[in-house]
Amino acid sequence: MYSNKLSQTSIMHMLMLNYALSFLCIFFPSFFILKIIVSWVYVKEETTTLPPGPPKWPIFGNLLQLGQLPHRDLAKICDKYGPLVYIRLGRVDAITTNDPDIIREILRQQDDIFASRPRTLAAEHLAYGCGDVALAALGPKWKRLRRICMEHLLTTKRLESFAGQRADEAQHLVKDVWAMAQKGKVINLREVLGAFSMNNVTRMLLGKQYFGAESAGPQEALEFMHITHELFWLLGLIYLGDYLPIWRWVDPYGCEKRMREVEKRVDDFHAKILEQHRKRRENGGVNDEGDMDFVDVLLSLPGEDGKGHMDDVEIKALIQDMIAAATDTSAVTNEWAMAEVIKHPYVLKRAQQELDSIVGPSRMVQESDLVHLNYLRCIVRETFRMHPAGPFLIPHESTRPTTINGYYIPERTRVFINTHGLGRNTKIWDNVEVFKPERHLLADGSRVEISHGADFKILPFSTGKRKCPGAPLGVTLVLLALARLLHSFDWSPPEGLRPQDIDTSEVYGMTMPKAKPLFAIAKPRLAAHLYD
Ligand code: HEM
Repeated sequence: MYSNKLSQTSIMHMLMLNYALSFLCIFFPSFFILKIIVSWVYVKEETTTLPPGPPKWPIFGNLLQLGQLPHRDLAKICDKYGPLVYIRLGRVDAITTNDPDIIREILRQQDDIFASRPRTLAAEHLAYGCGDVALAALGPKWKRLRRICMEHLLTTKRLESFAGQRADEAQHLVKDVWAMAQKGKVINLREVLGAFSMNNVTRMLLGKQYFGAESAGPQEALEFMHITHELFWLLGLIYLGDYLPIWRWVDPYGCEKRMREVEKRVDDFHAKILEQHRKRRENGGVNDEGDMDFVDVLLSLPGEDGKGHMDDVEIKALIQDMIAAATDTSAVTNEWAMAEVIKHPYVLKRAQQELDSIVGPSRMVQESDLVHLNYLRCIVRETFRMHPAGPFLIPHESTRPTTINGYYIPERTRVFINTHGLGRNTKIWDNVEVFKPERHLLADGSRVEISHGADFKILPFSTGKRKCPGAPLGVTLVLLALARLLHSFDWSPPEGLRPQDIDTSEVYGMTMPKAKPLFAIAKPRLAAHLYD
């Protein structure tokens, strides 16, 4: 019986041990697996939570929520879901913001991750397969071309060497306006400011003036203007084929066909420019640095990997970039500034008082005066706040996954930094719709800087790796044209229009011009001989 009891007890023990062992064998691995799954899910959830954003449609995502003025649509979305918003454009992940702290995080703290560019169809066709500076993805090629820009084209020394040409063009500008004013004509400011920017840029880049007395020939000038306008339009387009590949099969508006046509015409134009420059060099027309325009400089540089010369495609892409980046940006900014000044007569008076006290009535404004014209500098800063040349900078793209404010941002996310929305963000600016240059004056009277400050409240030239390398030239072109026009003339709207009636609505594009060209009446205010 005892042995029976013993064997019963030992059987029970054995069973218990068995249970315990099975429990341990099953529970512990399951526990660990469960733990791993839970922590994986938890971590994944924590790091894959996208920033908040509006509801999305299947396939289209948020594309249908963008209208004619996408910068305004996205600013509204930021007000509702911001400061950092995730949107989906067809198959493309995108974020947008109009908040200074988020912008600082993207362009400063995480510049390494966000300094690339998306490969759009327009960039592929119109920027030599993204083989330029402005639209190229981050990488050794972009780095090399950007270095060429900084070390050979846009150096302080080289820009100074073109100061005489800029003064010439500023004089052409006032002379043209003066001649029209003498005939009682209304001035088309878009036209004269466009010619001023274009001439400055083409003289510096190509050694040619396309508008005015020494014009390179009406046919070539017309061709040049036509191509550049087409190019800007196509580059600014939000082309659905970039977001919905199926759209490319249909291409109902023939956009890609137009891109290919413009690509060919642009290339022919640049090929001709290169040929003319090569001939001039062969004929001994370039003797010293003073004779060299940008094309000459590029033709004289060694190529990659020990090659004697830079590739033609690289030269064409760089020249194309400079034309696109430099002309429209400064012309559009000047037209906006003039529109706001004429719309606010007290601003015109105050700017003229400053010009009269610093320059006086017996000479024209020179570049050396520009640093002393603090109120004028405030006008330009205020213009950039309300009407930044590019409403989204040039879109950036992330090169690897990251997080911002704890939100997950996938690799290859497109980034729309809404500078238009930043300048009208009511959390950082008062009376956002009022043009008020005084807001930028500094309490201690020191010089007002036009590019961004440490507070990231305006960002006309961006910051970080992709910041505009032409900012000093851009600022000079804008200040010089404005200073000359405000010093030399009194301005008023065309007859029948009150200053407050001047229309300040915009159209969207790579740059953001006034919807309608600005017309105004100019009355000379200096002695006649100064205009000649
Ligand atoms: C008022 C005049 C100008 C304004 C407002 C302006 C503004 C800008 C802006 C906002 C960007 C994009 C930055 C980004 O994506 O983060 C840019 C890029 C660029 N700008 Fe300007 N710009 C002006 C004049 C110029 C001039 C005169 C040149 C050269 C002659 C120039 C050359 C470039 C180039 C090459 C880039 C591309 C940089 C890169 O992607 O690495 N810009 N500019």
